[in-house]
Formats: sequence, structure tokens, C-alpha cells
Amino acid sequence: MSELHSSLQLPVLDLTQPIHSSVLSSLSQACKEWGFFYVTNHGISKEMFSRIYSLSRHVFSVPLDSKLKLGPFSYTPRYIASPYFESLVVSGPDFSGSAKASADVLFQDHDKPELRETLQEYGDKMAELSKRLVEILLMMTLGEETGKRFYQNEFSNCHGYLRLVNYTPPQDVEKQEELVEGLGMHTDMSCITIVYQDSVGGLQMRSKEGKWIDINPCEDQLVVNIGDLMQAWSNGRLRSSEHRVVLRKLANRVSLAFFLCFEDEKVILAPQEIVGEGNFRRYKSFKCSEYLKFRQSNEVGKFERIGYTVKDFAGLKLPQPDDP
Ligand SMILES: O=C(O)CCC(=O)C(=O)O
Ligand SMILES: [Fe+2]
Repeated sequence: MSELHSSLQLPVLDLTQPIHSSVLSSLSQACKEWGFFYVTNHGISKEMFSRIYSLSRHVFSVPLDSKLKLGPFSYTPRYIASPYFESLVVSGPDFSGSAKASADVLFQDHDKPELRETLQEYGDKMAELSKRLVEILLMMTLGEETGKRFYQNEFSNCHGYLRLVNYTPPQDVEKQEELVEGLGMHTDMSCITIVYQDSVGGLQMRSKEGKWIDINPCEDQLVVNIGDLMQAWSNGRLRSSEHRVVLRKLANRVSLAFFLCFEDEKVILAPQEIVGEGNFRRYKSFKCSEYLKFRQSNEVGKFERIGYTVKDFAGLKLPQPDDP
């Protein structure tokens, strides 16, 4: 495939401004076409990001043998997702408890109150922000009243987790002719994902035509993308795009992704209001945990199966014009 890439002007949702219909229509267009947009004035300070950034660097600087003691469910070492990717999961809603359990292993019981407190504060803010964004997306798709109703009835048990990611490029990254993938093409198994990326850049989204498009880092803006669970729930009206991370510079890259997900037992079925009169259902109903299982390899410690999406799992064949 051609490695040509271009960048794109994605809409920026400003949460301090009233959400006019023109904002909703460009947001709606972006969610349908790209599945990505930016959010600004989101209430998370620069100072908070710089604290999180230093804490992440600190966490990943711990010797590998200590990080491996965390176990494969919280720590993904290099050479699993890619040779350059390692990550730590901090689960919500008790981000502090999850961070403490990891800190106790990493720092041999030297208490790290700053780590616990910062991750709890950041996790809480991300949970709140992600829920507000889902409510906006539902009102945009279904109208204010119906959107609010579905938000309350179907999304109130959503939960979130954080993934801190550290990318270490190879020494010769700037001389390589082949593109270096820090994280291969995948879709997210979330309702929505909110990503903070540092200034190194490298996040790319794949268009419907298969073209890679840079999602550049912008100060004060977070990247939001639609995940597979929302794509299925919205009958494909909101798109979960394939994306990846490419490494071009000899610099470590840190990112923080927050994934808002349905509860495991949730049965996902697009409501009739979303499918619409005379339209076809694109996904059969499925239990959230079954999809997560489908994406996980049987081998413990393997990264999520890359290249498989909710379409492979629950996609229905649409009737063709010449079907009886
Ligand atoms: O590192 C990034 O910018 C994105 C990470 C990502 O796509 C993921 O963790 O699902
Ligand atoms: Fe992702």
C-alpha cells in the first residue's frame, strides 16, 4: 500500500461554547466519515498533563524485571504489540487503587501518593469528559430528547480505563526507508476513546479509501475517536476508524488513552430509532464481553488481536439488490 499520507482539518469541539447546529453538523459529518475529532476547553489543565507526562516517564524508567512483575493484564512489555510499544493499564473507577497496586510492585512499597492522586484526578476527569461527549454524540445523532433518554438508559453503567503508553523508537529510526510502526493498524474496543499525545506526533487514521491521514498533536486539544462498541450500537452511523502510530523521530513518545466502555454484561443492539424506518440492521446483537473475548488471543499476554473488528464479529450481510 502507498505510504503517502496527508493531514486533515478535523472539527474542534469547544466545550465552553454553546453547541450550535452548525457545530453539530460538522461534528456529525466527521463522526460519520472519519470517526475522529478534537475537543478543546475540556477542563484539564496544562499543568495536569505535564504532571501525568513526568509520572509516565518515571513509571516506564523502572527496570524491566520490576515492570514484568506487574503481570500481563496491567503491563504490556515491548515486542508484544510492537518492538517499540510498552503500556500500563490503570483501571477505573478506582484509579487510585489500581495505580497503588502497580506502584507497590514497581517501587517496592515506597509510597507514591502523587501517582495515586494524579491518576485518580485524571481518570475522574476523563470519565466525566467522555460521558459528556457521548451525551453530545447521542443528542447529535438522535435529537436532544431521544439522545438524552438513550444516554440515561443505555450508557449510565459505562466504565473507563486508562492506558499509559511509551514508544521507544529504534536508534536508526530516522534513516529507515520502511515506515516504523509503533502500534499497528487497529480499531478500539471502546464506545469512545480520548487520547492525549505529546508533541512528537505520529498518530494516523485510515480513511474509507485506505489512505493514512495524520492526526497531529495540537496543544490544548485532545483527540477523540469512536470505538467499535459505539459503531455497532449506532448501526454504523458513527464510525470506528482504523488507526495506528508511526515513529519518525528519535524521541520517546508518550500517550495516554482513556477508553470508555459498556459494562461486560451489556447486550449491544442498535435501537430501532437509530436504525431508522426502512433501513437494515448492520450488526446482530452481542454481549460486550463476547466481543472482548473474540479480540483477545488465547495466549495470555498477547496483545489484542490486531486487524479484526466488530464487523468481522457481528456484522450482518446486507441484502443485495438482486437477492430474492
Ligand atoms: O498512542 C496513541 O496515540 C494511540 C494509542 C492507541 O491507539 C490505543 O492505545 O488504542
Ligand atoms: Fe487505538
